Amino acid sequence: MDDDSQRAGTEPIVVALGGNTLLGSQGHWTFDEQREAVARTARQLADAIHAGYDVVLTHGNGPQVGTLLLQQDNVEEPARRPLDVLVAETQAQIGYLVQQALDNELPDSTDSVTVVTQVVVDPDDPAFETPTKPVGPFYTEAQAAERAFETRRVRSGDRPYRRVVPSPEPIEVVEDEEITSLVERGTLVVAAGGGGVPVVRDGTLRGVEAVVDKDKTSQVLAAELGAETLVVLTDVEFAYVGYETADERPLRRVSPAAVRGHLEAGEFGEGSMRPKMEACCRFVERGGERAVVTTPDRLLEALAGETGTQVRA
Ligand SMILES: NC(=O)OP(=O)(O)O
Repeated sequence: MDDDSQRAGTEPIVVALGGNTLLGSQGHWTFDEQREAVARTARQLADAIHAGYDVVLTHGNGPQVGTLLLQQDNVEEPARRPLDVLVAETQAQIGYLVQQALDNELPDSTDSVTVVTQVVVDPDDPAFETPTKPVGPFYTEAQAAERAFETRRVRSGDRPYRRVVPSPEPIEVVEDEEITSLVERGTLVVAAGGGGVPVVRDGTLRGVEAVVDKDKTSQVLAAELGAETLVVLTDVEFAYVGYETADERPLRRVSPAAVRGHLEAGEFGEGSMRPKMEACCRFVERGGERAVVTTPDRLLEALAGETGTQVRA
């Protein structure tokens, strides 16, 4: 696509970047390792962009915002920064790395742009009473017991605990029209990072302390942009039922109704595949053409319908 007139009216695809695309499969968090992981992801995304897809990127921030929150624990007023501000900081931090990697990978394209994105939530969402969103490092049981903040067991293994914070449902992306304008101009947009900065509308916009699930916000954004496809990139090529059991089976083409059945049966890991499948299901139930779960290196094949879990009506 060469000019704006050709782009106008095209339907973007929204691609949600999971933690492995930003930190590497081992979850290493040094900045050199993050730059390396993001550069690899940018190379994989470039193939889809060269193939003509208008891509809007979203991303998670659980490790990064959890680290910032830890740093804040010893900060007293008036210097303490609230969690919504920390989410905004991670949008800049991760958006910067992704933008730079994309600009280096696609030197002949329009520069990419990160949009600080607010997402409206309900101030009465019960999620504010029951923190569920895991952020930051993992802890042993003994370490978790010593923490002054709430933790929850989120996986098996030696370090199964993580800090949890409230995670209300996303209702609406505030900057959706601005993102649409940028996409129509042919700009590669990074938006709704970390699930968006949670805000409530009570006459004005006001930030609230929470971390919204990035897969859920990606679904809301994809619907608002009229995206044809929502892609969730993670570290497995497919979503599985019976994951890591003798009956493990990859889901290839699956209807939202079948996904609902699997969700009700307790399939898909809480805090990992479950929110991804929820988001995919909702996207198609609410009129989206298809939602896909796969790995970054299989993105192009998945867009061609050849691999990945393809949720379609
Ligand atoms: N905000 C969010 O969902 O981040 P992660 O995907 O990193 O948990």
